[in-house]
Amino acid sequence: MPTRYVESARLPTDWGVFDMHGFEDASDNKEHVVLTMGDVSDGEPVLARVHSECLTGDALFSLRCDCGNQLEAGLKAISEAGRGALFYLRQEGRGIGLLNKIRAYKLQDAGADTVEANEQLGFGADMRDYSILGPMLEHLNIQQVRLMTNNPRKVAALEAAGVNVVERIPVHTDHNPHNEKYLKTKGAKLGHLFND
Ligand SMILES: Nc1nc2c(ncn2[C@@H]2O[C@H](COP(=O)(O)OP(=O)(O)OP(=O)(O)O)[C@@H](O)[C@H]2O)c(=O)[nH]1
Ligand SMILES: [Zn+2]
Repeated sequence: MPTRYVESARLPTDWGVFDMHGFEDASDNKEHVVLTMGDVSDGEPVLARVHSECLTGDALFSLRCDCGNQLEAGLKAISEAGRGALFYLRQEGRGIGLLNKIRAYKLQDAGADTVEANEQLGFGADMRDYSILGPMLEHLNIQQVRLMTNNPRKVAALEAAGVNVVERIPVHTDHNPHNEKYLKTKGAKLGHLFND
């Protein structure tokens, strides 16, 4: 199997102490982590978020997207529930990588939307592969989830991995003048479901 569980350790955060579990995908040498809190292996539905890496939004305070807010909200919700799992997948730029995301941002600065920019670079609109989730879920013995997402493809990916998605919990998005077009394109072209 190309996915290998490597090690776990404590990760204290502003929202409490998580257990961090590291995995390696030998097919592309990517390193992924899951942060869990409480006992997630008891078969009961687990409050979960599958988060796609966004260096600019998660770590560099970018207002072009809503990733940083969603990462924080996910960890906060899990800590309030006292139990849950956040999968941090290294799928930067919806799978095209950081440098190609910068190329896409340059095209967006010139007027393209997020999907058109990907296509102009020769990529599909969303190149993310969720197959890594299967072995991670199996290792943690997670069988049922309450999934925090607006993206129906993530629900389908978990179901394809053999997990029962008992509920989809919409995630709130923070609007600002810089991410308005990005959010609109997600709803209009990428199938995200928005309540707000
Ligand atoms: N190619 C590309 N990727 C982007 C862009 N903006 C954000 N991303 C990436 O998009 C991913 C986040 O995906 P989103 O489509 O915003 O949201 P989601 O994860 O599908 O859905 P939620 O679970 O509802 O948050 C991260 O990997 C970001 O790096 C962009 O303009 N172009
Ligand atoms: Zn982002």
